[in-house]
Amino acid sequence: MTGVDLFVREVSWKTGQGKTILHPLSFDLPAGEVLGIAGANGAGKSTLLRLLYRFLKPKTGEILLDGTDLWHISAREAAKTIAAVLQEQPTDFALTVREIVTLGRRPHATGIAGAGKRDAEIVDDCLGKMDLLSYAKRAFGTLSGGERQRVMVARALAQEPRLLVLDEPTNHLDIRHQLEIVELIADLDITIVTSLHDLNLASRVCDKVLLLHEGRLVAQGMPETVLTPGNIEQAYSVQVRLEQLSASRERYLTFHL
Ligand SMILES: Nc1ncnc2c1ncn2[C@@H]1O[C@H](COP(=O)(O)OP(=O)(O)OP(=O)(O)O)[C@@H](O)[C@H]1O
Repeated sequence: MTGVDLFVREVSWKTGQGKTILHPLSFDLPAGEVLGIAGANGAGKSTLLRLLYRFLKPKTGEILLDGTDLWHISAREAAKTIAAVLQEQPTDFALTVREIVTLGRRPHATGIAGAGKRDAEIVDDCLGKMDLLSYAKRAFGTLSGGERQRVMVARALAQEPRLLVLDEPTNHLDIRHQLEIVELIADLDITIVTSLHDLNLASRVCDKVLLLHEGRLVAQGMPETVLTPGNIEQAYSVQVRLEQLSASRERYLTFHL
């Protein structure tokens, strides 16, 4: 499975009352790259993600996947191409973990005999990737917040998307599972757009970062050119110090009021 080329041109969004939440912005993301969306609470990150997984329709502009407008493909084709892991989690508390992950296969249902075996293999593979094989028979409602988050990522992977949209995927996760998900994101060769609050993590995992402030683009490009003290101070109203870890020589940002 390969990623899609994503082109976003002059896309904006307003509420029904006419309040602009996202001012026109443009960016490109070549197939297989990871884009991080950063910005303070209320900056417009989730709104931009909702436009990308076709939950909201842009008021202006267009979103092209491999050159085709996202709104010119069928809902089924969109569901095969794009998977999203959101902050809101399903309320199917009685379903087992395996049943929830199997829901990810729904857009691919063909009715062809034998398809079930391949679906089961994909589901097993995704459960394994997210460290969930021993949870397969547990009811979703009995899981912790972090375990539920991993189930939602496994379901999205089972969809075999070419564009994966993640809203704060490391929320609820302990350090080990945060690192695992970051490594998984870096390893997948599909196109990924993710919002991330942890800017040091964003620097490590993203090919590009887009920084938003009050619904406007502050900067976009490689993490080291976007996540500068000046840009972060503008977007988050905090003092920023850029340091270098002596062992790895990695950039490390610290924040102060
Ligand atoms: N349908 C809507 N009606 C009114 N206001 C909205 C609507 N959707 C979003 N907003 C507002 O737009 C702003 C951006 O919201 P959004 O959820 O995109 O922010 P965010 O950057 O994801 O924030 P957070 O980091 O807190 O999740 C917020 O002030 C939010 O209240």
